[in-house]
Order: sequence, then structure tokens, then C-alpha cells
Amino acid sequence: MAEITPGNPASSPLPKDHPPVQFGKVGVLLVNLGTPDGTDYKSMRRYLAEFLSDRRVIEVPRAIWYPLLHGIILNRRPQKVGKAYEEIWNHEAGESWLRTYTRNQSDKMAGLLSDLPNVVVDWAMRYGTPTIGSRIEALLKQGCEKIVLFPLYPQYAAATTATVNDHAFRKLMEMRWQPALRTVPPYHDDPVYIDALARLIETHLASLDWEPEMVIASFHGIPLSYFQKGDPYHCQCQKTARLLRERLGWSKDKLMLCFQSRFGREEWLQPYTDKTVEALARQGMKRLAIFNPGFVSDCLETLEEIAGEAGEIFTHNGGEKFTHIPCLNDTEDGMRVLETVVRRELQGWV
Ligand SMILES: C=CC1=C(C)c2cc3[nH]c(cc4nc(cc5[nH]c(cc1n2)c(C)c5CCC(=O)O)C(CCC(=O)O)=C4C)c(C)c3C=C
Ligand SMILES: [Fe+2]
Ligand SMILES: [Fe+2]
Repeated sequence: MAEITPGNPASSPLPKDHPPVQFGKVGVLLVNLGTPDGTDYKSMRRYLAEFLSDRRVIEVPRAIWYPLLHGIILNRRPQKVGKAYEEIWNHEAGESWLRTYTRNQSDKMAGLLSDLPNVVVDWAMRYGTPTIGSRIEALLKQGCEKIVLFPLYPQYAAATTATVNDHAFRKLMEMRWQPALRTVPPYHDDPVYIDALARLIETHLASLDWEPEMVIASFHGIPLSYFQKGDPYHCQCQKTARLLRERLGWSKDKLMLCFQSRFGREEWLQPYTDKTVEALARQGMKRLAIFNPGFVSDCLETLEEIAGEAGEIFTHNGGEKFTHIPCLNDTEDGMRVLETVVRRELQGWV
């Protein structure tokens, strides 16, 4: 990195009182969804208010949504969800696992890219902290004229990928001197990702002393209406599951795709994970495994809703053995996936 400061030699083309300029670096900004700063009512309310005010997440007209959000949801939900977060909190670090894993992914990515001295790696959250805007500013201060913006979701959804991109570009709207920004496309069908998922499943299953009759690939859902309006998310989830079946040599009966985490009264993408788990147990299935290919890190939705709740639904309805396969997180295979994507997007810039 070069620095031009006031007091440059008389031969410098810049006037002596020219403001300091840092330049010559490329930033990589890993962005995940977000997480509350604590499990208390205030932190939860602040987080949910930001999340659920995002028009990319809730597409209901504001005149209908805001009275509901501020009148009912933000009064009741923070306490309920705070309790759920409390159960899966990384108490040692005093933060959620999503934040721990995202920071680890950033630190490990910096190590993996150490052969590229001009690259600076950082991380941010779409909701909560550290904000995307603050980390873009920090990258600029370090001399990044170009930034690779990586919404960490393997499958594109307007509610996740697009809102990260929107938010970053809103930050750029404030700037006189903008960096060049490259947004990372979804990687739902990347062979490195599919292979990492397959190995994750194989290794986990090999560690058990029983074999599941079925493995469910459970993706976060979206309202059916978003899909009908043209969101490619559903198709990308289907493709991930199909490629994974092909890689594992499994049938549809062995690897089933479901959608979890419904919110509100609208119909969401089906089949629903909770209803499917209940039905399978009632039909006599005894051994079940679930994993979450769409989540780059374990979080509330995987640890509490799947490892916790879905497991309980299965055993309460007659199932005997249940296992949740953890996400790729900051494992070696997981980092290989992220590194492959980042190196591809850095091409021509380093
Ligand atoms: C209409 C609401 C929501 C849509 C659409 C939605 C899509 C969506 N979300 C994720 C990933 C995550 N969501 C998480 C939590 C979460 N999601 C919603 C609502 C919608 N998500 C809420 C209200 C919450 C908070 C918890 C709750 O109140 O139930 C998380 C976990 C965050 C954590 O800190 O652990 C993730 C991750 C995807 C991938 C997605 C669309 C594809
Ligand atoms: Fe969500
Ligand atoms: Fe489709």
C-alpha cells in the first residue's frame, strides 16, 4: 500500500496540503445475516426491529405491517426468541455461534489468502453489528479501492443476498469517492460446495453406530408468494439437493428436501420440515438425520429449531434415533468452499 501525505517531496505532483490517501488494496467483506448482541429483551427487540423492518424480508405493505410489528410482534417475540437464543448461546464467548463462526471464517480466510498481500479480509452482519457500512469504511481507510462483497448464502434469495447488496450500495451512495464493488453470485451448484456437503454427511454418518433410514436436507423457507414473484431460491435449493444426491449416489427416498422456519400466516415453500418429521415418525420411521445445506454457519435456526425442536418432534412421535449434522462452519472443508469462491471473484483484481 502506498501513502501520500502532506509534506511529500517537492517533486510530488500533489500539493503539500493534499489530504492523506491510502490506496492499492482489495477488500473481501464476508457478510452473514446477523444476530442480536445479547439475549435480553432490549437487544432482541433492537435486532428484530431492524430485521423485520427490511422490505426485502417482509413484503407486506407498510400500512398493514407496521401496526402489527410495533403493536404485537415487537412486544411479544423478543422475550420468546430471547429464551431460544439463550439455549444455544456461545456462553464462553458471550455471543451467538453465528457471530463466532463468521468471525472465525474471516480470520481463517485472511490466513488462506496470505499469498495475496494486497488483500484485506473483514466481516459484517446485515442486521446488528458489525454493520456493513462501518466495515466498508474500515476497508477504505486501509486503502481498499476495490471490494468483493460476499453475502455468504449458497442459494440466492431476495430476502438474504439482495438485501446485503442493497445495503452496501446504499452506503456507497453517501460517498464522493466510491470503491469498485463486486458482488459474489450464489454458489449452490459449485462442485467444491457439493463435495464438501457430501463429505460432511459421510463423515458424520460414519461416526454413528446406527444408520438413518432417511436424511433430510432442511433449507430455510421463504413465503410461497416470493417464489411465485420470481425468486430463484427454490430452484437453487432443488439443484443443490439433486447434485448432492448424484454425488452420494442416493435416491429421493434417502435424501429428501424440506423447508423450515416459517414466520407468519402465509403459505411458505413446502414440504415443511416440522410437519414432515412428525409424519415420518408417525408412519413408523425410527432413525432420522437432518442437515442444513443452506446455512453456512450453525445458528438459532439449526441448533434450536432442528437439533433441538425437530429432534423432539421425531422422538415424541415414535422415532428412536435422531441426529443433526452440523453446518460446514469454519471447518477445513467449509473454508475450502469459501476460499474457492473468493479466489474466483478476485480474478483480475489481484
Ligand atoms: C418473513 C420473514 C423471514 C424470511 C423471508 C426469512 C428468510 C431467510 N432467513 C434466512 C436465514 C436466517 N434466518 C434467521 C432468523 C430469522 N429469520 C426470520 C424471518 C425470516 N427469514 C426471523 C424473524 C428470524 C429471527 C428469529 C425469529 O424471530 O424467529 C437466522 C438465524 C440468525 C441467528 O442469529 O441465529 C438465519 C441464519 C435465510 C437463508 C432466508 C431465506 C432464504
Ligand atoms: Fe430467516
Ligand atoms: Fe423451481
